[in-house]
Amino acid sequence: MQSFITIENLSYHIGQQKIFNQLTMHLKQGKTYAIIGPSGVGKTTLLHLLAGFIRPQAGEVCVAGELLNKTREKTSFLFQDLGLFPWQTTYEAVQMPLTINGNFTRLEMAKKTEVMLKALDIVQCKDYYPHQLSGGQKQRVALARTLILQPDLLLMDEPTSALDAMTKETIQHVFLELQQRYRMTSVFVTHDIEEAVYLGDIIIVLHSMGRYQLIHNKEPDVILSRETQAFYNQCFHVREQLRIGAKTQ
Ligand SMILES: Nc1ncnc2c1ncn2[C@@H]1O[C@H](COP(=O)(O)OP(=O)(O)OP(=O)(O)O)[C@@H](O)[C@H]1O
Repeated sequence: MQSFITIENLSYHIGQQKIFNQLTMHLKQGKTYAIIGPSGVGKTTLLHLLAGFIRPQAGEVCVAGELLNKTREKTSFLFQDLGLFPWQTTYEAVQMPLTINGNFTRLEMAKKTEVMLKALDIVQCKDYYPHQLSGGQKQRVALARTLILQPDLLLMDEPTSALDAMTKETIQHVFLELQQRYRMTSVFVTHDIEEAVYLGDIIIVLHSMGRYQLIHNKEPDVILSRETQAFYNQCFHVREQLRIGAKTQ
């Protein structure tokens, strides 16, 4: 399978602090990548480089065969704080990317918005403002808004970190369903090893200076049941790799 994202010899520093030094990484189309690693190692920075929010000082990032030198329309980013505006209803928030895009008729916008509201199961709160929504509902609204332009690349920074355990599991399940439906390439940052194993096809264990390992999850149906021994074994394996990486820093 051809790489959808190619990072070649990328170096990035902030002032004197080197975050990445000649990082090379290839990510495949349609897969979900979970980035996990110690605090401050550069997980969010990597996500921002993939989004085109920041540019490396050396090396390059190519997405879908094109050199990335600015943000792309087909890349969507789900921010940690979700970025919902207090003055927008759910309906307005979900529709906003279509309005900004400007290439859709009123009827097309209405249809697409309805489809996303249904897909995320938030039709019943379409007239609510953010302060009237639960944490899980807010996450669904933000996801619907992120996906309405059908991105080929979805980037998410700690998408479930603010949620309670039950809501987190529900949102993780919603994400898996959306991934099945839209087949986009997804890259997300998490601190939660179980989440990385549950959602990721491939886990990027990031160590300092951009050293990393790729851990391929086994067959999805083996991993998908969290109660299986295979799932626990995989979590244990990821935890070990994090420990080994920390020791060799
Ligand atoms: N705007 C900035 N100015 C100065 N240093 C920064 C800035 N943004 C990030 N850094 C530094 O870059 C390094 C990587 O930051 P980044 O947020 O990517 O780490 P992270 O792995 O996502 O951390 P965490 O898990 O704590 O969120 C950190 O040491 C951080 O202090």
